[in-house]
Order: sequence, then structure tokens, then C-alpha cells
Amino acid sequence: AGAHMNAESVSSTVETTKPLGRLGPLTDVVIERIRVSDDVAASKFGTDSPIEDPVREEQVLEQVRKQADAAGVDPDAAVAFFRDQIIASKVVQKGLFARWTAHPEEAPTTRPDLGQIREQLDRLTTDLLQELKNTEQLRDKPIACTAQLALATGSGAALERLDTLHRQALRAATHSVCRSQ
Ligand SMILES: O=C(O)C(=O)C[C@]1(C(=O)O)C=C[C@@H](O)C=C1
Repeated sequence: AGAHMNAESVSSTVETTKPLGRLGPLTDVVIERIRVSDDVAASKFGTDSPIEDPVREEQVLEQVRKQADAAGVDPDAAVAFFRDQIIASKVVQKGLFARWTAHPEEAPTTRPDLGQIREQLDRLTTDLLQELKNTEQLRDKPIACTAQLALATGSGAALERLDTLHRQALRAATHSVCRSQ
């Protein structure tokens, strides 16, 4: 079928395709969480709320530890992975604050509700823990994991058309995916 597709159907196929390979589903949710960071930034920009909220971070990580334990995922590894997700979120938020300060015309014109966004982040926590569980065996194999991670992040960044800032966040977010990397 591929040989008979015109340029338009090729590009619409590519646009609806998910990140490739065995770490594709995990990378897909990681990118979704990175995208939600744009909304977090929009909820805080121009307010007194700081990018960094240590109390919320501890709540997120405590929830991760509990849910990981219950799901049979190594809690220390899960917490390490989520520390990276939080770092990635702050990379995006700081980058967007700088962009919106330098180019006010690019700043968001509506301010989403942080409480609702955090509920969304809590749902993504559950999805990410499920993907950590699903990929446990692969993530213990350094060579296979590293190859699959490159495939998933490379294809994911391209398919999702991530800019430099969001690619930087994706690198931070996937730093400890391969456990013995
Ligand atoms: O909930 C927030 O306020 C966020 O900015 C999100 C987030 C996270 O990634 O979970 C990131 C940075 C904050 O320090 C706390 C939590």
C-alpha cells in the first residue's frame, strides 16, 4: 500500500502514527506530560505562582512511591523516573517563561486552571507507572533498551514536531529509562 500512497496520504499517515518500537507507548505518555507542561506554564505566567513548587513535588513523588509499590514496580526506580519528569516540566516552563517575556505577543491569552491541570498530571502518573511496568524487562537490557529508546524518542520528537526546547525536555525526561544505562 505504501508504494501507492500520494504525498498527502503519506503525511497524514505519519501524523497519526505513534512513537515507534517497544518503548513507543512509554515515550508517547512522556511527550504528553511534556505537552501538559505548556499548560502549567500558561497557568503560572504573569501570576505570583513560582515555576518550582517543592510541596507539590513531594506530593507527586509520594503518590508515585505508593502507586509503584502497589503495582509491583520498583519504587526507587519509579521515583527516579518521575524526578526526571519534574525536571523536564521545569525545563519547558522556564523556557516558555523566557520566550513569553522576550516576545509578549507569543504569551498565552488565557490562563488555564492549575488545579485541573494537576488532576490531568495525576492521571498521567498512573499511565506512566503502567508503562514502566510493561517495559520492566526491556529496560533491564542495556543495549536493547538504548536502541529502543533512541528509536522511540527520535520518532516521537519528529512525529510530534517537537521544537528544540521540548526535545531538550524529552532528553531530560528519558534520562533514566534504561536502568543500567
Ligand atoms: O504542579 C506544578 O505546579 C508543576 O509545575 C508541575 C510539576 C510536575 O512536573 O509535577 C513541576 C514543577 C513543580 O515544582 C511541581 C510539579
